[in-house]
Amino acid sequence: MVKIFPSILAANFANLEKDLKNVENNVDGFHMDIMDGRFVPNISFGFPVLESLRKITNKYFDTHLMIVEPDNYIERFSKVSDSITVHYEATTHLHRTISQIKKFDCEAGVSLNPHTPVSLLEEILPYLDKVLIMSVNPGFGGQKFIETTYNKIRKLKDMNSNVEIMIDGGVNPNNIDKLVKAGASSFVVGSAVFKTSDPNKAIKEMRDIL
Ligand SMILES: O=C(CO)[C@H](O)[C@H](O)COP(=O)(O)O
Ligand SMILES: [Co+2]
Repeated sequence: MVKIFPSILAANFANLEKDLKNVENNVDGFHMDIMDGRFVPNISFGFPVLESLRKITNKYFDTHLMIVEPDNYIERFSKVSDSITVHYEATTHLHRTISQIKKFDCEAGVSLNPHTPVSLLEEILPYLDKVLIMSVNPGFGGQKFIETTYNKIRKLKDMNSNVEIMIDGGVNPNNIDKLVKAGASSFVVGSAVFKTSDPNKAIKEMRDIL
């Protein structure tokens, strides 16, 4: 069963509650893009937004930390998240970081920038719930999907793990089918949901393709 997680980065920040409530019955959860202006060249939002949204929906919160030194913030994010994903490139002691996420009762994921090979995950894979493959350079929504992602998914599949493979960046009705065939099962979708005139129709269209 394919899962769809709209990224609130593409929603209307002047009325997040309305945008989330509008689609919440048709989605598997919401993706939260946390950017610090250091790991990525952009700043998005942080604890006050997550803590406010946690009060208005019980849906799964999939928190994507695009920040340096994520260990300093895991305990606080764990209180408002169901899953926490850190970047391979931002983490020195990845096994320790993943253990911390689990200790605070969250699912744990590692995200890879487009240039980072999946082979680097070999030793950490048994400890992960998900791998988040970035199909754009992290930092901004609305970017063009990077085509080499398909091959990267196949390579991760070949590593014989049951880990959930989630794709983030430029996912839309034109590429979701091919991504599923390559082996991905979860999708972050920002612009192709919230920047359309009918977000629920966009979600249905993607589910109908599969
Ligand atoms: O992590 C991200 C960017 O760093 C976002 O989750 C991603 O870009 C989703 O937005 P879109 O579907 O518009 O590409
Ligand atoms: Co993201």
